[in-house]
Amino acid sequence: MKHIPCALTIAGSDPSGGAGIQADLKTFQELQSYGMSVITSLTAQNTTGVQGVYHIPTDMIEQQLTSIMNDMPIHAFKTGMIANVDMMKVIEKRVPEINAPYIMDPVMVATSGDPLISTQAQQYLCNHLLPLATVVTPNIPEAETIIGEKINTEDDMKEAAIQIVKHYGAQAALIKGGHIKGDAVDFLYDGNNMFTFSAQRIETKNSHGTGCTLSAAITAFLAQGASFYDAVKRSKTYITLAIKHSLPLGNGSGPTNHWAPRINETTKLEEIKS
Ligand SMILES: Nc1ncnc2c1ncn2[C@@H]1O[C@H](COP(=O)(O)OP(=O)(O)OP(=O)(O)O)[C@@H](O)[C@H]1O
Ligand SMILES: Cc1ncc(CO)c(N)n1
Repeated sequence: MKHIPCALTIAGSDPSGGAGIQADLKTFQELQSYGMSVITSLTAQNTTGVQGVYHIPTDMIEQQLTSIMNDMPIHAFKTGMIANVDMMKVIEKRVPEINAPYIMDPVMVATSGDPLISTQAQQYLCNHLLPLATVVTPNIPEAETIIGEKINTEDDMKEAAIQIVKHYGAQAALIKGGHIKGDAVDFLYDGNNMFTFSAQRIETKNSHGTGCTLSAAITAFLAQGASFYDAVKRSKTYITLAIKHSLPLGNGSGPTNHWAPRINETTKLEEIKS
């Protein structure tokens, strides 16, 4: 039997299916990596916001990880919502043992503006988990929290990517431009080179779970052995098509469409117009 790429997500659950664990597993499935999940928190949320949160006890998070690690291959893994310091300590201990590319989506606030992790957890994430990441994928507000400076321009985004690699020790940083005016431009710095991934901005209110989906796609491609550059380039095309054909569901910010990249699988990033 040929190599079966196996991808793991350690994240929170979004019962409305647009973000968190559900977005990650849909992405893994679409991109043909075998998907596994460790659930850190159950949220009650939908397209309009977060109505409630229940944190899984830390020993149960560790048990979920142990069950997978004792039995299943893990070729790449990502983390999303890790709500508190105790949960982070469990993950910090296990990252070296998993010994696979680690994609960190430093989730702090939901698309709706609701906070998803505590302030102490933000600090712990920056000081303890960031140095373990193969690639970290902050949006602009998250990058501002990490470096403690405002980001207003594309040059500021590039500088933030460099700072995160040089000062915080992540191997690579992808700063996402979803929260800035103009085209949707993301910058990847891998310690040597700065790469630019640009797509036309799509006018839509349906952007629930875009960050989760992008980092899950990178995880799926890295599990298959893709290079950093290829993984990010293909993931950017995936998310751009998923946003362009996003689903008008719910009363708030609707979910992205995971079928669209399949239907448009030969589309080039430059060809996607709003
Ligand atoms: N309106 C848009 N049109 C095209 N691409 C977009 C748009 N909004 C976001 N993107 C792209 O989607 C990806 C995710 O970026 P974004 O900054 O939205 O992440 P995020 O804020 O972490 O997402 P989330 O809403 O899940 O928290 C990036 O590649 C970004 O450039
Ligand atoms: C569970 C969860 N993780 C991440 C996000 C960020 O979009 C969210 N809204 N919910």
